[in-house]
Amino acid sequence: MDEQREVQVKNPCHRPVFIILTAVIAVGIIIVVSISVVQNKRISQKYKYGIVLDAGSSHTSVFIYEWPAEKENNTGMVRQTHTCNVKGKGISSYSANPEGAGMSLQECMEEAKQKIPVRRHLETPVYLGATAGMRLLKMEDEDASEKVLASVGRSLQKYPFSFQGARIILGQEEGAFGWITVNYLSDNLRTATGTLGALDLGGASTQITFVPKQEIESQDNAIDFRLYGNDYHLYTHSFLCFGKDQVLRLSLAEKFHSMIDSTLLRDPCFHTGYNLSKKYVDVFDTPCIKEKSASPKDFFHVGEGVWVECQNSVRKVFNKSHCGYSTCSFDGVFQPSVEGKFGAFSAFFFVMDFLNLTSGTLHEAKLKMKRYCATPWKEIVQRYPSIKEKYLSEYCFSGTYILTLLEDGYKFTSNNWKDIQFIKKIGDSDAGWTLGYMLNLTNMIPAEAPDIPLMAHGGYVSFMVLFTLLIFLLFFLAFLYYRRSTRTAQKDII
Ligand SMILES: Nc1ncnc2c1ncn2[C@@H]1O[C@H](COP(=O)(O)OP(=O)(O)O)[C@@H](O)[C@H]1O
Ligand SMILES: [Ca+2]
Repeated sequence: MDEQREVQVKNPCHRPVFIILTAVIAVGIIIVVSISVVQNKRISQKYKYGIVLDAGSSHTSVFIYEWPAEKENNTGMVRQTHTCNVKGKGISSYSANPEGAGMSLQECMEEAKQKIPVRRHLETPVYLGATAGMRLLKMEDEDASEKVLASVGRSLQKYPFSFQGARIILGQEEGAFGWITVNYLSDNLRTATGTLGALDLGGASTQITFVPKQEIESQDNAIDFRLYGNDYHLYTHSFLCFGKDQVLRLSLAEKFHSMIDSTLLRDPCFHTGYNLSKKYVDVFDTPCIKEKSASPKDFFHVGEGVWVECQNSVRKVFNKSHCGYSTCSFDGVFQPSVEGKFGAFSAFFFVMDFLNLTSGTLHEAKLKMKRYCATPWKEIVQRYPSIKEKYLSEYCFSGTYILTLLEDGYKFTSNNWKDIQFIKKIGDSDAGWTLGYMLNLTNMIPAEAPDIPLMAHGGYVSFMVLFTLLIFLLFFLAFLYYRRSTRTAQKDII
């Protein structure tokens, strides 16, 4: 009897140390499981969607964006999942047939219906923003521009999405939202580690936006944002008529003035051997050209391929005669000195990428341009059989315009040339104003920094690993202790 009692007393399970150890292990397991459940609850991904139509002067693109429903206010969460290029020209070309503008969007909108899950259709916002092509049409014929906007609005309302409006966006919005897009995608806004300036070149306008060191002397060029708890004081300007298609017309019109034979336009910005009959109206039919020259209906556009002369002719487009501020870019527009790195997108990228000028020095770019412009048209066509002839014929002019705009217009130099990065996309998403526009209208970038989560992901993982190791260690110690106690008990019995 006495022996039995002694065994019972020595049973290690009844020792306080063992009980405490078991309790600690149990609490540990409960904590690990609870944290795992709480931490991973948010991971069940439900996506939300948004559609933005970029109605540019040359064409319309439809962008679909998606983001995890529960992480709306975390930066870097929205990404572009699909793009559709609307067939045909931009909506401003439908001034004589406004209904056609709405109809042109149908194919891409049907595609959007397929790409977005049906259960999300009703809550998916759709925005259409029209840029410089429609700004010009409004200047020329306000009634026609309203009819075109009404037509695209009616067409977009027919889809099961949540239509939020079709409007002509301001040049300042185009510049500022392009800046937001590139900085959102580069994760510069949340981290506040410096920003990227934005350079956008379209067919009818061009935008420059950056955070300057100097004071902004004209209020029209200043925009303030408070994003994730940081204040940004931006300089932005949109030059209407300085997109590459309009500048080509301005430059051709300028050449008309000095022509001896009014049916023959000799052009140093086009390749030798290029000779095409063009219509006078195709040059002059734009509100960007005030002085309409009395020329015949048609003319021959004949290439000469001389880069230096081409650049001289392009320089004539920039009016530097007046400046009411301490410094100007051109056309009397205030501009502080360019500052920091820049992302140059849209036609800046298309043209510079084609010409292989996205890297290298400014000097090298000029040498390459000289060589490229001097290449005969026949050779160019043979070298690039898959590229549309209209684009192909204009790269010498467009490349020259880009170099001149950046150097003579915005005052980039050979020293800071390397600060310009020619980009098309950042990650999956195109650089352009559309993403910034949607982020702004859906309030997806909060003014103040969102609450910091209980634990950063890295910290959470380290915590879980360490805690699990600790539990294993405790188990192991408990096991050793149990074994030792049992042996002692057995010895005592013997
Ligand atoms: N692959 C390409 N090569 C050269 N230019 C291009 C290419 N794709 C598009 N573009 C040009 O990019 C410009 C885009 O301008 P767009 O956005 O339509 O006008 P805007 O922004 O002035 O309203 C147009 O001049 C168009 O011709
Ligand atoms: Ca554009």
